[in-house]
Formats: sequence, C-alpha cells, structure tokens
Amino acid sequence: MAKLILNHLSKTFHLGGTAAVRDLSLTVREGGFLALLGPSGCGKTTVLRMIAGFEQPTDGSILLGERVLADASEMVPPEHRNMAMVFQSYALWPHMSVAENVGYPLKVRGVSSAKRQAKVLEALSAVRLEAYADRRPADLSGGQRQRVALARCLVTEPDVVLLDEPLANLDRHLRQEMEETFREFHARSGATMIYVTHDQAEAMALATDVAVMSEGRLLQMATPEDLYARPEGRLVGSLVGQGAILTLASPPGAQRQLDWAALKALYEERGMTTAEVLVRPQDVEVSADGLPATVSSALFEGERYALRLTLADGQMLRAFSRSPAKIGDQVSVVIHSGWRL
Ligand SMILES: Nc1ncnc2c1ncn2[C@@H]1O[C@H](COP(=O)(O)OP(=O)(O)OP(=O)(O)O)[C@@H](O)[C@H]1O
Repeated sequence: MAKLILNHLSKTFHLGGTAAVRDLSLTVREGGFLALLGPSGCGKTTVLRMIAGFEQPTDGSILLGERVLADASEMVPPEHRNMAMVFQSYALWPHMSVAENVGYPLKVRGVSSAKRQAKVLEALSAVRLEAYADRRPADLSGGQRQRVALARCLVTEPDVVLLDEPLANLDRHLRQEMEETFREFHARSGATMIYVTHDQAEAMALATDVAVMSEGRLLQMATPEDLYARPEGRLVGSLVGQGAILTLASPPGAQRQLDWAALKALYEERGMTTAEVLVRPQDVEVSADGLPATVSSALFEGERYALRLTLADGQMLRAFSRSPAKIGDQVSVVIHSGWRL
C-alpha cells in the first residue's frame, strides 16, 4: 500500500465546456480516511471515478505511491488498480446468497473454493453478518445489504476503498449505525478510504481528513477538528458545523481568533473596511452583560433551546440556551470567541 496522490487533476467532459474538476491537488495518506465534501455538482463523484479508473483526467495525474495510475495520455484499467468501489445502490446479485455475493470477486479471480470460503467468513464477521451467509439480498434490511457490499469489497483486500454516498438511501438511525460500521471497517481493514458525501456531519464523524470542494476546486483539506475551528473562507465556514457569519470592522493585524473584547470593539467601531467573522453558537452566551439582541426564533431541541438572535444592527447570531426563550424576547449576549474567515 502507499499514499494516493492527486496532482493538479482536471476533468472537462466536453471540449470547450466548463471543467467538472479544476486543478485539484491532494494527498491521501496510506490508511487514511478521506471524506470528499461539497454541494451537489461540485465534482466529488468525478474525482472518485477518476481515482477508480472509470474516467480519464483531462489534465494532471493520479499516483499510488510511485505508480502512475492515470494522466491525460494513459491510464491503468480499473481492474488493475486493486481498488474497490461501494455504491449507494449496493449492486448485489439478487439470485446469489450473501456468501456467494461476497465470494464472487474471488471466484472471478480463480481463488479455490476452500480458500474462498474462509475469506468470505472472515469478511462477513468483519461486518457482523456471519449468521446471514445463506440469505438472499431481498431478505435483508437496507443496512444489512450495505454491509454485504462492504464485505464483498473487503475480501479482495483492496489498497483503496472508494465509497460514493453509500448511506444516502438509509434512514437516520441506520446511518448512525452504519457510520460505526464504516469506522470499524476502516480500523480493521487498514485500507485507505475515500468517501464522497454532501453531508458535513457524516464527513466529520467518519473521516480522518475532510476535503471541501466547490465548483470543481479544492477549498480546504484538514482534519475535522481543524476544519471546524479554522475554516478558510466563507464557503467552508458556512458548510461545516453551525454558526453565523458577522460582518465587523476589519481587525488590525493578522490575528484570526478574536476574543470578546476585540469582537465588541469591532462591532461598535463600524470601520471603513470590513471582515467576516464566524461565530459558533456555543461561543455565544445569552443573558450576560453584552450586546442587546432580540430572539427571532427558538427551537426546543430536548437538552437545550437553539436560538436565532437579531442584533441591534440587524445581523444574525445563533446561540444555545438552557432556559426557555420565546420569539421577541429581549436579551443581552456576549460573544466569547470568533474566527476571522
Ligand atoms: N459523464 C458526464 N458528462 C458530462 N458532464 C458530466 C458527466 N459527469 C458529471 N458531469 C458534470 O460534472 C459536474 C460535476 O459532477 P459530479 O457528479 O462529479 O458532482 P458531485 O459533486 O458528485 O454531485 P452529486 O453530489 O450531485 O453527485 C456536474 O456539472 C455534472 O453535470
């Protein structure tokens, strides 16, 4: 195994058309779990299909370690890349049992029946489906089918596992359960995984690294923690986690993490040049002596109220509150921390 390198990768489907992927460079470390995150149409699937070998780059190259998998002039066919792809639709054979489905890629490769059986059992136990070996896919739940698809990709011991929105068809409860399965699968297989999703919570929960894309470009790649705490630019800031973006007077210097004293001063200054500052709801304290605000919406979430607040100048903030609040309430807020985008 080795790291996967995307080097100035571009893809244009039609001559003279707009590029689906533009000059995208990133490295997925060996055994890493990368989520490709971005809105619909931003080019995530096209990146995944280029890595799998279903599309050829128009420009740039893809390398697995030292080995060039594809560039604009040549390309290693998908079956010679030792990668496995898991789709939303599972793509299981309905007429085969679970065990036969899982063992099929080995059968195609001419692996002996005894060896196949052992590998199939091992893969099924990795996704906790040993007891279902003789069932047909039609007799399984959506989550179980997805686990069969995962087991089928595990048997071939791929270097890289590619997942294209694999949980999109599942309900919320099952998604959480499957997230756990994916994490476990990643830990057990040691495979490098690349996971396409437009769901930021899913990307953050699963991956060791998240690459945020927009309009074919890579905006930022970082660990989930870093992406949340230090997003680069408005798009990443609004896509990852909850928060509100305030327009304040531009702070002097290059400092990006701003405390209450700085934020208050910048809010009141109304300078000529402005800066955008991301404020997370947990950094807003309601009922502390600070800026006057009006509650514009209050949503009871069980353990707390999620509030939208309107400041005196009309700007919006999000906050959490333990005590009940209702629309129209006048409050005072302190913003403990903000991140200059
Ligand atoms: N085979 C194709 N021929 C022409 N254009 C294509 C083709 N595949 C994708 N595109 C275009 O490339 C752009 C990126 O598509 P892609 O499917 O990679 O986006 P995505 O981020 O995966 O979106 P989604 O989340 O909706 O699947 C889109 O504008 C799409 O219309």
